[in-house]
Amino acid sequence: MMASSKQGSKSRKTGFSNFKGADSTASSTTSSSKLYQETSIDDGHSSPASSSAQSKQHFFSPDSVPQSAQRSKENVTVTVRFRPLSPREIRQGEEVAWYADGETIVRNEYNPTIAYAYDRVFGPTTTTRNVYDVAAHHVVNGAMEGINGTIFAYGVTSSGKTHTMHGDQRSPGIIPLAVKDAFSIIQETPSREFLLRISYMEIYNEVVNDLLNPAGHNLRIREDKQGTFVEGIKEEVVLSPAHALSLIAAGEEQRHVGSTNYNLLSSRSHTIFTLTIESSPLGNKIKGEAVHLSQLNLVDLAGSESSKVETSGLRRKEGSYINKSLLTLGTVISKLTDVKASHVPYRDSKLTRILQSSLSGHDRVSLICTVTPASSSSEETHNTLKFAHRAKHIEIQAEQNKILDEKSLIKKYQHEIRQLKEELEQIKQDIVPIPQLNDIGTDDIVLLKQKLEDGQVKLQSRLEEEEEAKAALLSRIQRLTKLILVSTKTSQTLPHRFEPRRRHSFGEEELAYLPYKRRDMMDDEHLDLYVSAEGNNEIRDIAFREEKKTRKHGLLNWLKPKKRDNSSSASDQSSVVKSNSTPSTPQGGGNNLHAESRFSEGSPLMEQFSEPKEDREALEDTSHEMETPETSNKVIDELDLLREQKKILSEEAALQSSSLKRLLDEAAKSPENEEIKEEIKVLNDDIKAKNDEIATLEKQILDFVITSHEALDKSDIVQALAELRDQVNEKSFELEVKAADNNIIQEQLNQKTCECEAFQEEVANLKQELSNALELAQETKIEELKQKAKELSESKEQLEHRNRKLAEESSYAKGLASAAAVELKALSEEVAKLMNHNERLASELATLKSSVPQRGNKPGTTTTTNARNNGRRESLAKRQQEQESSSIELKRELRMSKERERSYEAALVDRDQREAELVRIVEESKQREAYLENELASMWVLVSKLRRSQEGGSEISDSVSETLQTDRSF
Ligand SMILES: Nc1ncnc2c1ncn2[C@@H]1O[C@H](COP(=O)(O)OP(=O)(O)OP(=O)(O)O)[C@@H](O)[C@H]1O
Repeated sequence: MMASSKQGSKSRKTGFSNFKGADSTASSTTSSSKLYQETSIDDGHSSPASSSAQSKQHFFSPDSVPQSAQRSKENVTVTVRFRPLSPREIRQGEEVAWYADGETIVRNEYNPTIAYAYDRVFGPTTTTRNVYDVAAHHVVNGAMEGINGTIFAYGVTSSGKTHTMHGDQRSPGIIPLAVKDAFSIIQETPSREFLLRISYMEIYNEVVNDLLNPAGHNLRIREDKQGTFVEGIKEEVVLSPAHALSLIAAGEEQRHVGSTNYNLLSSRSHTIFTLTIESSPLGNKIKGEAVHLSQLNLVDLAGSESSKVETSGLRRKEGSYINKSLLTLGTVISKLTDVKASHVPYRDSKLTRILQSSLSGHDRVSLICTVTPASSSSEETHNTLKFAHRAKHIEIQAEQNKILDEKSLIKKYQHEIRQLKEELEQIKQDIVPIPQLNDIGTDDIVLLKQKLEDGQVKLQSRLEEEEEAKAALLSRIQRLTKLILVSTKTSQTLPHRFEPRRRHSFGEEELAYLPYKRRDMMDDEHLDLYVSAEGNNEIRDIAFREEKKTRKHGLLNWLKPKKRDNSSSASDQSSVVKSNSTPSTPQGGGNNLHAESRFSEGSPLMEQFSEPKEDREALEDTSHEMETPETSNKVIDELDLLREQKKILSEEAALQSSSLKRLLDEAAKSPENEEIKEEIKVLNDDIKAKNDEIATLEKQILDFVITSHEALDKSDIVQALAELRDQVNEKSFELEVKAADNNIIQEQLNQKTCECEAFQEEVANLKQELSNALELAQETKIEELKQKAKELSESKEQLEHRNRKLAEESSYAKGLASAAAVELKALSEEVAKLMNHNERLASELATLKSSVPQRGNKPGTTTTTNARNNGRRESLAKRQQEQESSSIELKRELRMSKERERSYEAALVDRDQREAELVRIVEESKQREAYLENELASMWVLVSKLRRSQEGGSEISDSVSETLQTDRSF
């Protein structure tokens, strides 16, 4: 209380004019106030509220240029919303740290020089409706005109994001208000048709989950020319705000929510609700005009939080993912506002990746920053305010999206509806007019009735066969038509459209369909509207079938728009659904009459009853005008009652029969189960009793018919006859419709058969071409292989030749080596001999030298001895000299022969090496030869297979091509 009054006084104290003054003083003191000066003045003019008002004026007016089409640059709309202090915060004595100073400023309580300016600041007492009008309405409007739009709620945990985006029963949030607004705009735009579809996803711990489809878990984000998208996300076509909101409510149940220290129901994931809007000019008014396609993203971000406060491991983990992705969002926004930044890290988080195109300036964007005034969160609030301020600088250039017809779902549906309607028209035109029977006698009537009953069985079986096909055709038209939304004002201003149109008007009460109010609270009308393109066809079909049952002349009237109230009330529809929930309850006696009133095809009675169309209509009119006598009414009522009873019994018997079948199946599975046996017995008895009753009733009806004829006067009979004739007309019409359907189906079948034959022929041609190609490929391959084999055998021969030469050289070298060895041996022996001889001579010489002085002692003999000795010495010296020279000669020869030996040895080593090399080459060529031989052999196998394949068809040729592939890879 204290806090809010304080807040209030602050707001009163300072207005927009004050703010300007504050700005001039504050701007010189702090950097933040400087920012405030930058943003405040210009932004005042581009109030989103005023822009939305303008765009509303121009909305889809064909002769005015929509505001969006001007493609002017604009900035992201940034607003700040304060929530009040929570009771807990008040209890804890929290103070207000930040407050709304006027309509555009947020100011710090403790340091008033810190202030930020935004497009709008909402105080704690502002309603969400007010926030919507300022921050969201223009985005929704733009989206309905074909301009993509994104609205974010950003803020710390427990600051009021979910309160703002989803709201509650008392105060609906941006999402329900936007949905409602979208449908209001459709109402206000009678010149266009719309198709709305929604998707709803969450990003939890960096995993994208589909909230409309529990099976859609961990979806991938893909990219194409149009931008990023979530692969496999479910899209539901929506028909009313209640329908959309019920889907959102169901999706909300799937969202990850958990209790934290700050918030009992804290969102643990970011959610993105997307409304895809397609619109085109109504009917064929403006032929060839492109369809507008746009997306409105409503994003409820998870709140940033401090990891310190959470103790639980799971919450901490969630918190870290949340903070990381919000940090990336902050970085992306910083980069987008930084002209120098070259790379924007969209890919760093799933959130920024999914919202890439919105953030990069192609969407109209509104950022609603929710903040708490509490002093304990002052720092976090300050960060939010800085983030918001940065975002304010992002420039956007949103444009209207137009797409070509073939890509648009609405055009596809319209086209299909047109085609189906044409088919129906065709069927209607083909109906043979039934001439009227003027005067029929009483006897004739009994006879006619008898004949009618005779023909009935035959006709009924045919009708039943065709019933389903027909119902499918009609239900598809109805279903498709209902998916396309138009203003209910259309019926007054535009030419008549006979198909049922969505004429749903809605008010605030529909906004009660919020997360807290589930689908079980939907009334019948909403249940009727709860259909989708794929998922809920069943409900629609059942409702449709019931509708058919409910109407006395259902099919005929359905096809006769001029006689129907084109804008049948929603309560009609609700009754349809009600009947759906209680199928065995009689809903009027119309349809049961047909069992007794059908003509057989080609019956002469048919011709008798036939009348010109105009006469028939005249009769219808007169019979409507004619006052039925009381007795006649009574008889007919009683007859109806009997028939109704019979019908109920038949339905119950059918139901019991199906239960019986199920029980019999169960009994077959567990034959010892006595309980089942007992049940079967009871059911059998029941069915028998019912059949008896049915037989009795049939008899009663017959008796009644016969006796009643006597009681009825002629006018009664005419009346009854008129009714019968109506039914006959109806049935014959149905029959014609079904016959036409059959013809169409038959034609389609024939067409398909022709197509099939053409395909088969094509397949045969292709097979032939394939086998030819294979044969050709085979022959080329064989030629290639032959050539290769030839080359290889040539190279083999060359190698062998070289090998032989080398072997010869080798043996020659061996011979040389052995001759050298022999010579060497002889030389070394001679050297040894010479050396021995030399030694001997040396020893002789030594002996001679030692004997010379002893002999010199005897005179007379000395001279002769000396002379003899001298001669001997000379000859010895000479011999020694000769021996020395021959020894030198021998040594030289020995050296040379050693050198030769060495060179021979080197030659031998070289030869061995070459020999080894040659052996290796020979081995290799042998291996290649073996491989080639193998290959040749397999080629021959292939050739033979091919030959067989040509005879045996494609299967073998496939295997051959497979083998060929393997060969190639080998
Ligand atoms: N403007 C407001 N007026 C009144 N009550 C509010 C307002 N904003 C938020 N609250 C209340 O504050 C509480 C927290 O709000 P909410 O759950 O919307 O916060 P949040 O930002 O979505 O939190 P989280 O990020 O944890 O999901 C709720 O009880 C809500 O009703």
